[in-house]
Amino acid sequence: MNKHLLVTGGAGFIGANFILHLLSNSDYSITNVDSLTYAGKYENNQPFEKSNRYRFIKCDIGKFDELRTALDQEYEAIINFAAESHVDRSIMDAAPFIHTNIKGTFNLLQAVLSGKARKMIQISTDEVYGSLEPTDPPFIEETPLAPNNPYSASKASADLLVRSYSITHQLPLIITRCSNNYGPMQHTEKFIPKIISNALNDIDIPLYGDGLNIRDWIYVEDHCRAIQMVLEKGAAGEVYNIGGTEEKTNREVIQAILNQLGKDKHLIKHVKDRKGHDRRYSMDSSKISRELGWKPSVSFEDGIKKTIEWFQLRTHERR
Ligand SMILES: NC(=O)c1ccc[n+]([C@@H]2O[C@H](COP(=O)([O-])OP(=O)(O)OC[C@H]3O[C@@H](n4cnc5c(N)ncnc54)[C@H](O)[C@@H]3O)[C@@H](O)[C@H]2O)c1
Ligand SMILES: Cc1cn([C@H]2C[C@H](O)[C@@H](COP(=O)(O)OP(=O)(O)O[C@H]3O[C@H](CO)[C@@H](O)[C@H](O)[C@H]3O)O2)c(=O)[nH]c1=O
Repeated sequence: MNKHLLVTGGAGFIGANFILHLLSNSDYSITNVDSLTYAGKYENNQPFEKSNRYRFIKCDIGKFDELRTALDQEYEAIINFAAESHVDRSIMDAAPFIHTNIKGTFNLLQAVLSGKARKMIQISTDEVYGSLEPTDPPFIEETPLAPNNPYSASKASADLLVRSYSITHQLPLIITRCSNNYGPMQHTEKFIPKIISNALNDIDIPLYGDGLNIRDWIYVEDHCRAIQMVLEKGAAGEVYNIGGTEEKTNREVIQAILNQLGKDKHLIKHVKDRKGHDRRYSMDSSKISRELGWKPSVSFEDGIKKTIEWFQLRTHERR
């Protein structure tokens, strides 16, 4: 009998890519629970909605009464993608971040504690480590948590809850912390899809501050492969960093996309900086590489080409 996973947030960017990846690269059955916020799109699940290994349950993980409807069996694992994920929104209003990212994770941990899942993978972020100076070494799993915005603070809080349940209740819980993802199905509020979508429509592209902030970009499919490896081979109680090894300034990212699209840089519009804007993220992925044999396989250049193609196709289909 194939094993059943509970995936949360599977109507969002990475969750939907992960379900697509697993349905093609494993024989797991998947229950996707998602409350379909502004970020969760029904159309992201259309490629597999009719699969007999897939079901969808609309529910808010921050409300245990709703979550209970999905806990009708014992799952092999919970993989928790569900989150409020956008830093700028957390600066405007942190309340939904506390609800979903902290209370939601707590409810899922309670589900594991009550025997509804054999293990859980918490999908976390490099942002929990804070910000690096240009010459600092990359984040390692032992780097102290130092979140600087309400989003990253809520994710760090969730990580600490996971750690505590792992130690206190001896539950098989694993945390993955990944760098900036890009690829198909990402919401256009995020930097790379915003650049592509604005450039395709000849709309100004807002660049925060001096544009020299650095992110470590990873193509979403590489992240999904890493999570599958952690699910199948990861050790209980461990943290695994996942990075793309593609550090770029925001200016470089815009320029690369404008070049690919043959658009002029006059579209770039310098705007006021983000409050508390982290300067640089960089991940050391040597642990997952050494212990589980993962490494990124898609270069930034190829990943951007695939992402642009996906957005162009989507724009074309909508016409
Ligand atoms: N995008 C990145 O670059 C990145 C990098 C590292 C880690 N992460 C983490 O990966 C996860 C997924 O990120 P993403 O970019 O796909 O996010 P996303 O915003 O695209 O998707 C989040 C999904 O969660 C759902 N959701 C939100 N609140 C919910 C609730 N209360 N109950 C049930 N579902 C709810 C939304 O409807 C949406 O489908 C998040 O936990 C994020 O912190 C993201
Ligand atoms: C939306 C937007 C962003 N930016 C800048 C801010 C950042 O330095 C960089 C990337 O911004 P964002 O796409 O919002 O991503 P960032 O804040 O790094 O956070 C992302 O990456 C994190 C992992 O590092 C994830 O945990 C978050 O969920 C995800 O949203 O681009 C701009 O200059 N202009 C913009 O319009």
